[in-house]
Amino acid sequence: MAESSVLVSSKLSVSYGGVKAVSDVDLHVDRGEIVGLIGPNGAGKTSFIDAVSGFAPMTGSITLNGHELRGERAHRRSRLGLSRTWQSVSLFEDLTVSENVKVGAGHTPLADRLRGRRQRVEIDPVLDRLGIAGLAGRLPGELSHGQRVLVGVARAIVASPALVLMDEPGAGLDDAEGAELGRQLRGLAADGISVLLVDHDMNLVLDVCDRIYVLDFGRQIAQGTPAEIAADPAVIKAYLGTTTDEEKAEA
Ligand SMILES: Nc1ncnc2c1ncn2[C@@H]1O[C@H](COP(=O)(O)OP(=O)(O)OP(=O)(O)O)[C@@H](O)[C@H]1O
Repeated sequence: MAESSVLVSSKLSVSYGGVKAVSDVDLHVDRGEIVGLIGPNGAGKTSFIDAVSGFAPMTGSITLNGHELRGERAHRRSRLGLSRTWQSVSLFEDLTVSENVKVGAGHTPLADRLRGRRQRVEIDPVLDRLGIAGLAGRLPGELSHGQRVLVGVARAIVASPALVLMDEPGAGLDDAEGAELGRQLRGLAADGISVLLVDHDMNLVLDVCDRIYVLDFGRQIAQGTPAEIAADPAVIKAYLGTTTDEEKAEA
C-alpha cells in the first residue's frame, strides 16, 4: 500500500442475514491504477462494490483519500470523489447522450430549477475524451451496446471522481468493443483517475489491470499482477480453469 492509495479497505465484510457475502477483504487502489476484482459467480464482487458505494451493509473500514466512508450516505460518498457504473447500463431513453451525461453531474432540468439557476457543466470534453463526441445529440436507442457502455463511463467521470467502481462494463461487448473500452480505461488511468474493475471478461481484465485481487466465497484467495494471477494455481482451480487453447487441446 502506497502513500498515494486512493481507496483502502480493511477487513471489509458484508453479510445478508446468515449469508456472509464478503469476508475480511483488505484491498487498496493507488492513484491512476486500474485494479481488477475477479472471482466466480457469487464470490462477493458486487457486494464489495455495493458496500464501498453505500448500497450494502458492511463492517470493517473503507477509506477514500483518507476519509472513512463507512456510515456516510451514498450521495456524500460521491461528493468525496467516488463514482460507479452499474451492471446494466441504464440510460434515460428520452434524453440525448449529452443530457444523459449531464445527469451524472447532478444536473437535471428540475434540479437546475430548484437551484434557481442553470449551472454550466462541460460535457463535450468528457465525450471527446472517450471518443464519443460525435454521439452527443443521439438518443440511446440509436447506439450500439459498446457505445452505451462508453456513455455510462462518461456519466461516471463527468464529476471528476478520484475513483470509479465499475461493475462488469465488459459484459456483452464484442472483441473490438472490449478493446476500445480497455483503451479508454487506460486513458482515464493516465489522467490520474483510479478504477476498481469487476468483470468476467478475462481478456479485458488481464489486458488493462495493473493489479488484480481474486475472491472466492467472499474471501480473498490471491492478489498480484495479471501475469501472477493468470499463473496462480489456486486461481486457476477456483476460477480460470484451463484457459488457453493449448491447455484445452491437452485436456
Ligand atoms: N441482497 C442480497 N440478499 C441476500 N443475499 C445476497 C444479496 N446479494 C448477494 N447475495 C449473496 O451474496 C453472495 C455474493 O453475491 P455477489 O452478487 O456479491 O457475487 P458476485 O461475485 O458479484 O457474483 P456475479 O459474478 O454472479 O455477479 C451470493 O451468495 C449471493 O447469493
